[in-house]
Amino acid sequence: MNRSTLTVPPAGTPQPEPHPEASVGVPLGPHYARCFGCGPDHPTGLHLEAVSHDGLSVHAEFTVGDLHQGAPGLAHGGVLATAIDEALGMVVWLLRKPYVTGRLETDYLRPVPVGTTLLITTRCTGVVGRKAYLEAEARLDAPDGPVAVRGAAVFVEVPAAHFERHGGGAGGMVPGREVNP
Ligand SMILES: CCCCCCCCCCCCCCCC(=O)SCCNC(=O)CCNC(=O)[C@H](O)C(C)(C)COP(=O)(O)OP(=O)(O)OC[C@H]1O[C@@H](n2cnc3c(N)ncnc32)[C@H](O)[C@@H]1OP(=O)(O)O
Repeated sequence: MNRSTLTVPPAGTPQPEPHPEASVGVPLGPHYARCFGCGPDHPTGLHLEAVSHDGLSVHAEFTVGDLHQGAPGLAHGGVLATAIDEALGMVVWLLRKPYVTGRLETDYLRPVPVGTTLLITTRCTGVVGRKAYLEAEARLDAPDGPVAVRGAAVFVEVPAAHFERHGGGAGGMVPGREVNP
């Protein structure tokens, strides 16, 4: 992957510790029912489902459907980036602090046909101040299937007020926009 230095933790950054209340070994569920990435109530969303086994990484699945095409029969690259972004967001959600994507890098290694189930693994590689460094890998149809997409990102911690100020709702403060723990 052509990694920029921006998504690599500085040398000497210690391994992050999982949050003691991180959900481990159970389905993570959606953070928001209408989220395009994970929300079950989104009519055309990706409906990502995920689990974490260690509180610092996530295994997510996304099946590419007709609504996700770019070229005929193939997933749109932006949709794949969205799936990666969502699975990265699930990792920082485990850290129990609000984060947003600051920078997202993607490398597309193989076409992804409609009907493929992508197995996406994401992990946190370091936390420095407000920045969480993350990486991702998406494989075709099996945990040892060919790698189709790699990703790397910096997420930036924000105050909860970020969502209220810019989106008009956070943490159940607006009816119909309840956020799951
Ligand atoms: C409790 C209630 C919660 C309720 C709700 C929960 C919802 C849980 C959401 C989950 C969602 C999941 C889905 C996927 C995740 C999205 O898709 S999030 C949506 C997409 N992202 C956005 O909308 C972010 C838009 N950008 C921004 O708001 C602002 O630019 C940012 C990212 C917050 C940064 O602004 P800022 O707070 O002014 O911070 P700033 O001082 O500029 O930067 C802080 C540090 O980050 C670094 N940084 C900033 N931007 C970048 C960048 N692009 N590249 C590299 N480094 C950067 C800076 O260099 C700086 O580093 P240091 O100087 O500390 O070393």
